[in-house]
Amino acid sequence: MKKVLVTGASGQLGQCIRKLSSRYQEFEFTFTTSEDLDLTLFGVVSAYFRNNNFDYCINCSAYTKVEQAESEQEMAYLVNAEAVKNLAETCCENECTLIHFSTDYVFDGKKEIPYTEEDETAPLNVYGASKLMGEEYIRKHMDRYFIFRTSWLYSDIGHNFFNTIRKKAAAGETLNITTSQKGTPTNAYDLAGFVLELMASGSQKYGTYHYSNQGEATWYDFAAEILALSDSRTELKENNDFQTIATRPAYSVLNKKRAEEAFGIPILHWRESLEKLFLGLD
Ligand SMILES: NC(=O)C1=CN([C@@H]2O[C@H](COP(=O)(O)OP(=O)(O)OC[C@H]3O[C@@H](n4cnc5c(N)ncnc54)[C@H](O)[C@@H]3O)[C@@H](O)[C@H]2O)C=CC1
Repeated sequence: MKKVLVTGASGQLGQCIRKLSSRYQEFEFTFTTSEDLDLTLFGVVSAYFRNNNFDYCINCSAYTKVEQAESEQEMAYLVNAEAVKNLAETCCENECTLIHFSTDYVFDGKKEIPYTEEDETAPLNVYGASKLMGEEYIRKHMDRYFIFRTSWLYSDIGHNFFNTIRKKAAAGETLNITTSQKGTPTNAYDLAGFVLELMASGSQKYGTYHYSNQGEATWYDFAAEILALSDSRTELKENNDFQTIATRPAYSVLNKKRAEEAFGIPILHWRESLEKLFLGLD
């Protein structure tokens, strides 16, 4: 039986993978959190891998606070770059395939059509730059890796836009949501299912890929759809002057053609996937 380590398992994506993992009896899963296995500690990571023969590592750990990253640069780079380097070196040494996640924020958002994997990266904020450095360490140190750049992850788990809108709507708060960024909301269960299917297929089409749901939206569109599906009467206003500490790309829709062709796993439109979540389906 193949052994799979899921790191950062208490995060949003990690929990989605844990939920879906019971469908994959052909794998033996181990889930670790930052308390069990702190990926910033090379010696600890290296010893842990030597003592366990993992075939795959799905790395769900990251420093994901985009706003705070601007003032906590060291921490962002430690987790998103140095820890990823530790993992890449260790996976390589132990012949373990690494599945890792990156972000649409590696791009500057100046394009007007979906970004491909070949497009030039130019992150606008610390989070994006630190994630890009993590990607680069993997490409430098490893051959057997899958990097999935994804965007706007949401689910019913943890702190994310979907849960925030639902909570505010339930409290009857008026919502002021930005129309100035366009991207694609991605149901974290879809991404979790996608990588589990990929692993089950035994694919060796290693490399860097884009994965989000299909279609495009502004945060306003996304909020409007969440409210509509919630039957909420909460007032929703367009905010064209949304101020943030970290600069975000105005356009960060990802082109998924490479992943679709390589793995043949269907990708849902974001509206369809959002509806699925409302129906309680993962
Ligand atoms: N949330 C989003 O909107 C997006 C996320 N991504 C990427 O997707 C992946 C999954 O994101 P989420 O699940 O939403 O993140 P999350 O913030 O919910 O989970 C990250 C997990 O990493 C753990 N972690 C932090 N430092 C660690 C360390 N030193 N050692 C071990 N674990 C540590 C945290 O405890 C947390 O459980 C990440 O790589 C993220 O950068 C990409 C684009 C958008």
